[in-house]
Amino acid sequence: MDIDIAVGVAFATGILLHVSLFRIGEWDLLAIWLMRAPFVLLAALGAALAWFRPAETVLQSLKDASKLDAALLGGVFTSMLVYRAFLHRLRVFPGPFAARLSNLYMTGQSVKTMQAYRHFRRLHEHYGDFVRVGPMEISIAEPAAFRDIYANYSPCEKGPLYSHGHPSTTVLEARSRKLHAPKRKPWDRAFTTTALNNYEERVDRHTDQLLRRIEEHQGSEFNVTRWFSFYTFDVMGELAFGKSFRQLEDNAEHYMAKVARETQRTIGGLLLYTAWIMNTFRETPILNWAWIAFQKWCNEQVDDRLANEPKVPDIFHWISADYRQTPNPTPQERLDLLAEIRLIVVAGSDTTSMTLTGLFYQLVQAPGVVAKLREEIDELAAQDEHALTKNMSLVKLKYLQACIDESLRLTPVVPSRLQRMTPPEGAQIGSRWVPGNTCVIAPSWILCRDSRCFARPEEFIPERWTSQPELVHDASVYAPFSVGRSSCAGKQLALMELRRTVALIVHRYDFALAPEQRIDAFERDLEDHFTMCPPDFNLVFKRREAPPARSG
Ligand code: HEM
Repeated sequence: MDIDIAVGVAFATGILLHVSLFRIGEWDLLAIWLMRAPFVLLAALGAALAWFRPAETVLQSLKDASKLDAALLGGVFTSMLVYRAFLHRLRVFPGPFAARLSNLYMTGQSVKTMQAYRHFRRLHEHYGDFVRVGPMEISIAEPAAFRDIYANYSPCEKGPLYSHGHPSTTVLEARSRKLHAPKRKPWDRAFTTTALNNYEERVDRHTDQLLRRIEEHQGSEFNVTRWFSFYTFDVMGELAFGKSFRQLEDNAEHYMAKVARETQRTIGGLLLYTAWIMNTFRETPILNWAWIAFQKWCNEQVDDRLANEPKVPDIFHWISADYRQTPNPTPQERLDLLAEIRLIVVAGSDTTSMTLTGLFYQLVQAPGVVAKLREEIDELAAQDEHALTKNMSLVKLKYLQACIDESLRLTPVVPSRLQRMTPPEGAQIGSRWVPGNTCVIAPSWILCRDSRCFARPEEFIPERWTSQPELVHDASVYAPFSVGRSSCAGKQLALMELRRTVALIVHRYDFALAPEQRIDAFERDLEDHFTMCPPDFNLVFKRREAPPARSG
């Protein structure tokens, strides 16, 4: 066959391959194979041409093979781009043209600023409540959509973003209800009231350490971002691996915290939009050396922890219960256990420290709120000197809870990327019908600052959750721990840490911005790494003149 005709046939075959195969279903997990395929094909075609055309030189055969290879790829990509741009079922949803073609559009935006949540807001201001932000993804800023996507009654399941941990799957990454339910059981056991009570002493020990650090730094700059992060990581180290990461003691970032921080940043920039990158990266020799070293370290920690069961159960105790009872665990079961242990630390640390930092950012600007909060806390402390370290007492502080809620409203820890996918038959989301197998997100950061849901939405007013309910028009969009079956498993532990830390600090110390700290730098530099990542934020603490109570 003439080579030009063969090139045409290869191009047409590419189109056919896209239309009949690649257009359907998910290919993220096969990305590494798809990337290798053109090279394998090139070698195979080159060999075949050389075999069937002995008169031609090997070089000529290779040249022709690369033309055919390129034509096939050209067919696939041309068909894909034309389809996505003009024929796709989501073509009725407005959005930037480049977003229709590839997820690389949002990846680019995200890498550029690390503040994808702000970009989503700009898109919504321009295009309206329903915006196509990727070839298969819609961002929805209509309040009624929030529960339709995330609540228990929603037919949506987690989207491809959650496959990034492949081949291991944690409870967070379990996409279908069937897979999620059994994985969630041990997590629920890990957070019953009894289990939680068992963690209280460990949380206390670290809260004491944090307060000692504040005491030592009195009158000088204290980077709350850093120290709150040390605090929450140390607590989770103790509850996951049976030993603290000792960051509060050593004033130095631990290996695990460093890896988590760097991984989250990479995830934040690149992987939130292109799920296949992480898997490809992990399966590529050399590029994956840091990941392999980290896996080895985790393996050693898990072995160590398995050999040393603490007297009082920790979170690991519950999460590893089935594994410990299995006589010969498979390599897959081991991988899954490692992933769950990492999840304990990652899900439990950055989230809580971000919330603490965000709350102090708000409080330092609101002396009236601090005075009112202090009144409530002092009153409790005056009744019972140990009350500020008892979760049972602290839960009764309504204004403290309102401050936490209001801060989480303004700075939700997961601002934009809770990705879900509509069922194959499609789903009614808010006011519109969304076609099947569409990824949908309803960014909390946007909805929680929407004037349709909250009056004076940009202001920090804890009273909206207590004495001024008229400032809340639609509370259904407020769910910082998410809702439904995949809502936060560790919410009560997070609240336990938050309540006691805030209560004790506010009770004992006055605080103000450090001289060099600009207040607007905080929000300006908040980055979206899936969870919000705060910039350094420096306060100066000073013992209160006459602390009226005796707690702690
Ligand atoms: C203020 C602190 C926290 C906030 C705001 C928060 C928020 C969230 C959110 C929004 C989700 C849903 C994620 C998704 O669907 O992709 C989630 C899930 C989860 N969180 Fe938290 N979280 C916090 C603290 C914690 C703590 C202390 C733990 C303890 C280890 C924890 C463990 C988990 C787990 C295991 C999941 C997955 C649950 C599932 O998929 O069934 N979180 N969290």
